[in-house]
Amino acid sequence: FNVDVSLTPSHAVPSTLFGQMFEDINSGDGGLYGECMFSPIVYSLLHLLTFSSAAESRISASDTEYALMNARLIERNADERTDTTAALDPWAAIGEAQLTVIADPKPVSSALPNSLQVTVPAGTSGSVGFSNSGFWGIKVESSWTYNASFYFRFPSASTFTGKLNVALQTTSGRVLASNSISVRGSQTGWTHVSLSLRPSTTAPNTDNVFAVTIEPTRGDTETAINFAMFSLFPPTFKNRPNGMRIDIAETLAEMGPAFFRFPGGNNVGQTTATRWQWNATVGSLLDRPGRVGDWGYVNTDGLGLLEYLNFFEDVGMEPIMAVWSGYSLGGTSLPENELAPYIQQAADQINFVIGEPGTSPPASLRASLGHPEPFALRFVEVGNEDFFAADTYPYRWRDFAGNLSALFPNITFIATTDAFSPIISPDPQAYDVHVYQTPGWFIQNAFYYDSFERNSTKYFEGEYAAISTNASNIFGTPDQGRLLFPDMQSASGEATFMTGLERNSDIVFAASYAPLLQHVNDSQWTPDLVSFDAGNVYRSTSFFVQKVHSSIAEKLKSPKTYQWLQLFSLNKGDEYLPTTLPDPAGTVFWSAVRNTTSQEVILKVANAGADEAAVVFQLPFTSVAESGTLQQLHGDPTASNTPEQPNSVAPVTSKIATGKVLNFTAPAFSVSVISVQVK
Ligand SMILES: [NH3+][C@H]1C[C@H](O)[C@@H](O)[C@@H]1CO
Repeated sequence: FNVDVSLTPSHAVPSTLFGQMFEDINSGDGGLYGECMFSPIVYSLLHLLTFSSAAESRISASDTEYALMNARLIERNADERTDTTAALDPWAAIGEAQLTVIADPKPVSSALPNSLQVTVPAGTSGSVGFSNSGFWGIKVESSWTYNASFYFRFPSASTFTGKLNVALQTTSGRVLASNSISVRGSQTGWTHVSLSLRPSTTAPNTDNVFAVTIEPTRGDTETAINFAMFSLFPPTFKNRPNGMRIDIAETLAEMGPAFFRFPGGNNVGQTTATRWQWNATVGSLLDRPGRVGDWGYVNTDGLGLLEYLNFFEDVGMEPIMAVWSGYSLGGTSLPENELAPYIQQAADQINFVIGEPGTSPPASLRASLGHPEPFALRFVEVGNEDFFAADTYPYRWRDFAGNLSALFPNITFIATTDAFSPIISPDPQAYDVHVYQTPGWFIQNAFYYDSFERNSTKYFEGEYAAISTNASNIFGTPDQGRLLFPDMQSASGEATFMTGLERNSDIVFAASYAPLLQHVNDSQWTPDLVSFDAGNVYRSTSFFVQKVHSSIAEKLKSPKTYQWLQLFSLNKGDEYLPTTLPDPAGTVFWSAVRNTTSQEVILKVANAGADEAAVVFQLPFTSVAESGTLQQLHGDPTASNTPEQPNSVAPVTSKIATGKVLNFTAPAFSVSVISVQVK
């Protein structure tokens, strides 16, 4: 292929072009969120969770009520409390202890009505207590200090005295770290315990548990103790309290995302009652009731709106924040005359992020939680995939976007129906387009946006991934062609599509692969950009393709990661340079951008075909350096990074001869990024 690269840029490449899409889809609790313990102790009541109408009317609560609102948000019909054994899942008895989850008559908070009741019969001998297995294991590092926290109370006064021994130990019982606290049967009110655990050694694997044993001072062992609000935190990313798991957060940051779409995706809300509600996710963990997320398990909402926003600041990316839009994936939409409280709640959600303290209760609440200055927010998405409810979106969009854009004129509101179908008003500034397809589809659609009309409308390719090799059953099972992990065929297919996103970045302002993360022990959607288990993070082929497209260097300071980024730094460029167009029917695609800061031209070549391809770039710049940097990812089409083979494909950096005529051979199934200094 002979490729002329123009000296004259066609348009600026938006700084937001490549980012991440996140929702809790086996990726929040037990994943990005640093909490090590799986303790959905409110579990089974959540199914009966109903937000009482009184709570809804409090949505526009006064300033002072905000901090308490979460605690009062949920009113449960007491007699609907049913069997709570499901909440026992991650807990196991030690010795003759008996464990039950009860609806505590004196709950630790109104948001967390259940307690783990541990009963020790008289005359027991040996160790008694309980343990928690974490999220399919717990990583125990000797260099880490863990903070273990919980509340306890004796349900009835007694003369019992003793100790609670708190430990991290292997599943075979070897104690790795321990601490203790004295307790007395007279403590019938809730007592908060916070203990440090410093492992004496690093465990050989993640088959470890958090354990609490009850040790009476005298022989008299009979007792019952209620426990609530367990938490076990290792060190977190940037040492944020209640923060993110370091290795996962660093991996996401390493990719250099410019934005982070959250809280979903489907997890924005399956039903009105269980939708994501920002105000139930802020403030003390005691006041966060949690909810049944849209992927069938409890979200504790320990990862809440403020934790997200702090994470964005720590990584240097901006939010694309969704507000619930009155539609439930269950298929029902609220009628127009019932939207007002939810539009108010959306306005409050936005004010929590950008409001000036004192001008609105949510903004004052943010200030009281330690962040008086507004966060950055330019993009708000109204709902998620509302093409499933296109018939009601016209009024829902009109009322949400109409009212919210009047309140927040500097925010770009993103619609989630198909572009211009139906026609909705106010005319959306942007649409969110999703596509899950085969690698072949992405290769054949590298020119997808070239034919879009250039008007004021922008596009957010909010979710895309090559997920199956079976065009007639994209969302099938692995034996029907579904990918468990990205491979080189899927990643190079995505890369061809991404050359089109760059070429059309005059109208495509943002794009993100989805889903971002999965816990390999509890996955519901594959493939994912990054996988992890309790001890490791696995970077996929598609992760490396996303990473070479982002410009990140200045955002990350940690030397280890930075060393990576020097090779990939500033790959996004900031001007698009038109080139001889690739053959839309071919399998080799390229794009050219120029970074006016570093005076580099960055050429990306995606070869999604089985044959290597010779590409000659004509770079008619005044002067072109004689050598440049080549970042290349290539392998067999089915080469893939998996937990079993985590590093089977990784980018290789090398020097490459460059000049005004740049000869390059793109291997089969490869993605290459060439950076060269020009004048
Ligand atoms: N069905 C996909 C579309 C939806 O928005 C996400 O929650 C799902 C996984 O990325």
